[in-house]
This record gives sequence, structure tokens and C-alpha cells, in this order.
Amino acid sequence: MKALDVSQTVLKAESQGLNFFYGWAQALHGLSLPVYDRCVTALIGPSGCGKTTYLRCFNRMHDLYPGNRYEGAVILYPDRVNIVGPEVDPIEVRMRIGMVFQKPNPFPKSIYENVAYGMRIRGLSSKADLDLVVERALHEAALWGEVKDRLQASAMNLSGGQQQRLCIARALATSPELLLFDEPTSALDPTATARIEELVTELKQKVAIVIVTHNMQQAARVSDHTAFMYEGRLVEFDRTEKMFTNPSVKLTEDYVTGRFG
Ligand SMILES: Nc1ncnc2c1ncn2[C@@H]1O[C@H](COP(=O)(O)OP(=O)(O)OP(=O)(O)O)[C@@H](O)[C@H]1O
Repeated sequence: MKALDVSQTVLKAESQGLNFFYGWAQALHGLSLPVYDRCVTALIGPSGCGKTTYLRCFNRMHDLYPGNRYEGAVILYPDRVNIVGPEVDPIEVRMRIGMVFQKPNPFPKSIYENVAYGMRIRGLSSKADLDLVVERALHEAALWGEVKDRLQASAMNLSGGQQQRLCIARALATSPELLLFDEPTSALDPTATARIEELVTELKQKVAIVIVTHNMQQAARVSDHTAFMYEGRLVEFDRTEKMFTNPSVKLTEDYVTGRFG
């Protein structure tokens, strides 16, 4: 575990008094939480505490369903745009903030097209430019060496771990500023998991990362900061090392030591 001096870090995003409602049911209650640039923030807490709901606010995933409602703000720096503000275009938000899901979900298309997709819908049509984007993103996702000779093959024939790295490449292709990972290794074996964890550690040199995980060891290994949530509320946020060795709140201690959850 690496201790970080929070005072040395730069804010990339921040939720401010964030409430979220699925119709009439309130799932998040006044969450205020920083996300530091070039750091990994882990979200932990028992099932149903709102980790995924919180993560999905960052790229406006909830907008896909009518009746969902945000209150408060999620500020993206340096331009201080409120991501959940009604005037903000969710598609533009999703270009700046990439998301990787629990189960690898490549499109039923070629490896190349999976990675090129985000830039194509952004209007990039030159084959030479798309080739560069695809190669860069596959390198960044540590997949280039394994697929460079079969870019036109179907993504569906890759292994689970390769598919997840392809999804990471797809997210990286638009050069996002923030990457969201929702339990990215829960469907993977230990070897594939270790590769994704290594990758997360490499990627944080360039982007801010928020990762939801049920695996306390994983949170301890990959994250710089940890937020513990309970029943839709933030209980504690601190440097990961502190959270796992000397948490300030008894509930956090009970959770990280496995007494419940
Ligand atoms: N689409 C939905 N409609 C209504 N309620 C929902 C919906 N999705 C989640 N919820 C509720 O919101 C609360 C938070 O759920 P969420 O999935 O964010 O928790 P979580 O901490 O990510 O759980 P897990 O660790 O099991 O994935 C729960 O009470 C859940 O039942």
C-alpha cells in the first residue's frame, strides 16, 4: 500500500451533497466525496449501499431510465462543469468519463471496431487517424501484443480477461479524464484479475480512476483513497492505508475487518 499526502493531490471531480432517486426511492443521501487526479479511489460497502448507483451518476447512466432524478452536484475539474446539471449533454459527459462494467461487454463486432467506436461517433472518419487511436488504446490496455495480428477478428472470440481489457481500450480510445470501474474483475479468474489490477495501477499515471469493489484486498492493493458507504450514505473517506489500518469510524472498522457485509 502506498500512502499519499492528500494535500499534494489535485481534484479531478467531486460530488457535492449528491442525492439520487429511483422514482420515489432515494438511493443516495447527500454524498460529498472528492476524486483526486492520477489516483485510484475505491468505493466499498455492503451490497445495496449505493456504490454502483453513485458510480453511474458520473457518466449519467441513470438518464437512460425515466423517473430517475439527481439533486446536488458532481463537479468535474478543471472547468468546474456540473456533470449532473440538466444543461449538460450526457453524450459529451460519456466522452470525458469512461466506464468499464462488471461483465466484459464487447460489441458483437471486430476488435478494431470495438475500439474505434467512440471516436467514430465523435466524427473521426480518417482510416489513418482511427488506426492510430486503436493502436494507442490497445497498447494502453496492455492488449496490443495479443491482438495486433487479428484486429478484424470478432471480439467475442477473445477470452474473458482479454474482453475486459478490450472494454478498457474502448473506454480509453476517447482519451477520458476519468475512468469508472464497476467491479471489473468479479467475472475473471485470478490471473486475469491480476492483469487488470496491474493495468489500473499503470493507467492512474494518466487518468483519475474510481473503482467499485467487494474485494477488500483489491481495494488495499490498487487504491490510494477509499470511501466506505453504508445505506446510501458516505461513512468515511480517507487514504486507503489509514482506512484499512486505523479507520476513524467503528462501522468502517467492522466492515473492513469482515465483521459484517
Ligand atoms: N434500477 C433500480 N431501480 C430501483 N432501485 C434500484 C435500482 N438499482 C438499484 N436500486 C436500489 O438502490 C440501492 C443501491 O443499489 P446499488 O446497486 O447502487 O448498490 P451497490 O452498493 O452497488 O450493491 P452491490 O454491491 O450489490 O452491487 C439498493 O437499495 C437497490 O435496491
